[in-house]
Amino acid sequence: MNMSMTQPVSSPSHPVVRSLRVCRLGTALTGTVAVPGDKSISHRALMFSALAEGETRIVGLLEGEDVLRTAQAMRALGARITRENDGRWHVHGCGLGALHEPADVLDMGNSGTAARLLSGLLASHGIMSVMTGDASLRRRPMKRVMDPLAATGATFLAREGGRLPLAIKGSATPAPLTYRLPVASAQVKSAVLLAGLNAQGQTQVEEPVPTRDHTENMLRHFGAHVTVEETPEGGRIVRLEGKPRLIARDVTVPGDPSSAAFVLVAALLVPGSDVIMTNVGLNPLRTGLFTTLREMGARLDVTNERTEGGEPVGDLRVQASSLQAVDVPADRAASMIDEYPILAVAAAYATGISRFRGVEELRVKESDRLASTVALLEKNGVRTKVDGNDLIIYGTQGAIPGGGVVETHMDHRLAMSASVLGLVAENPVDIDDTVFIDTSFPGYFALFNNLGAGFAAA
Ligand SMILES: O=C(O)C1=C[C@@H](OP(=O)(O)O)[C@@H](O)[C@H](O)C1
Ligand SMILES: C=C(OP(=O)(O)O)C(=O)O
Repeated sequence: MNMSMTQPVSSPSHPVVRSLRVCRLGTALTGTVAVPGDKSISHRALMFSALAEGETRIVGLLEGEDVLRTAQAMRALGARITRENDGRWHVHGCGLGALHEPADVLDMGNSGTAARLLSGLLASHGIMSVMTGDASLRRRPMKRVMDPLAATGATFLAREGGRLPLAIKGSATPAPLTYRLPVASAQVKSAVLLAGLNAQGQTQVEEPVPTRDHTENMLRHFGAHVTVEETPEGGRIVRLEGKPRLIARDVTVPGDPSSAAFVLVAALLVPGSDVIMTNVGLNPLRTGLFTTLREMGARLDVTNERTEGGEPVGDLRVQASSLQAVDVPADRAASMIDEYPILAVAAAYATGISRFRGVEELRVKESDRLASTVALLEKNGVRTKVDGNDLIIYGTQGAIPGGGVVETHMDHRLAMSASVLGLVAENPVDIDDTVFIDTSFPGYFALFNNLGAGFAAA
């Protein structure tokens, strides 16, 4: 048993807190596991099937809190959504343009993806809605979607600085948008494209740096006409023809590479480990971490590569490796944006000084992940420096002191990163709250226990 838990205690921002102490693991992680379904793809599967005509069956949907919020919201907007005992989800869509006005406030919990993508749909339907979220989501910027979406003819009313709660009076006759993304964000791109579904004519989004393209892939799967042009500068222009006939199509959700990242780094760092993860999504716009870890010297092999539901998937084998420092270029950030906290743990354990360039987007995630990742490492005896928008980490050559109390700030990725750090640190690591792991990785501790981590709670 390498961990102890306190009793749940109440807090003003969320009712249950689960703190945790993690001690160094003396044995290897071994075995074969399947990580839960991809969060990005799961949100989209529910939203797009809710707009389609007919019944969609979804296999492998992530049943994490964030995605369950999307399911709840799409029900409130008129879709019929059920879950079978075998884990399959069925969605009877209402048809494009036919979303119902929700009778109550839509609570998107902890999920930026749910809130931002839904804004695009709500802006382009002639209904009135109000959206809110938990204390973390209510701190996150919504102006990045409100600004482009206002040009559809929709009206937004938000708190100071464009924060939730947000009231949206959608446009019954939305204008199609042409927009160049000022930040590399798949959520903003998707919000604009989703607004374009119910607009007459062509919607166009230009992204200077390619971001995850699950929206484009899945809209095509449901019958929309979407084209992608690569620009000479390395960006992309995505064009969508408005008012497509969206027809229900079954969806298979691959394992989430962003969840696999935690198992992957743990297996690289814990001596003697040898782990296989089956059915992991390998979309090239999501695999920047794999590239980076290989540059550090990771033994990471992909087998059984295939395409499922329009997305590349494969099995990953990872073996404990001795890692060297890495210099991660800024133009790789979009393809591994959620993986920086766990990469920071790998860099802290590695030999040499690592630099993650251009990671300013980390400041607007569930927590300010630049600040919270720095605090995670510093409190556990690892030196760091923030240089403009770059994060520098001084590797400890396998000797992370540990002994710190980590504040996770309602951020699942911080909690999971801290737990992996605790498995390899010299002294026990205390984590203030692990509850938010359920937003993206239900069954996290049980899955690790199957590999031999010995966590006491799940
Ligand atoms: O489109 C998506 O599903 C996501 C896009 C990313 O956010 P940004 O678009 O804000 O970079 C990522 O951080 C998030 O976890 C999921
Ligand atoms: C940033 C994340 O998600 P979201 O923006 O959907 O809250 C994440 O899962 O790391």
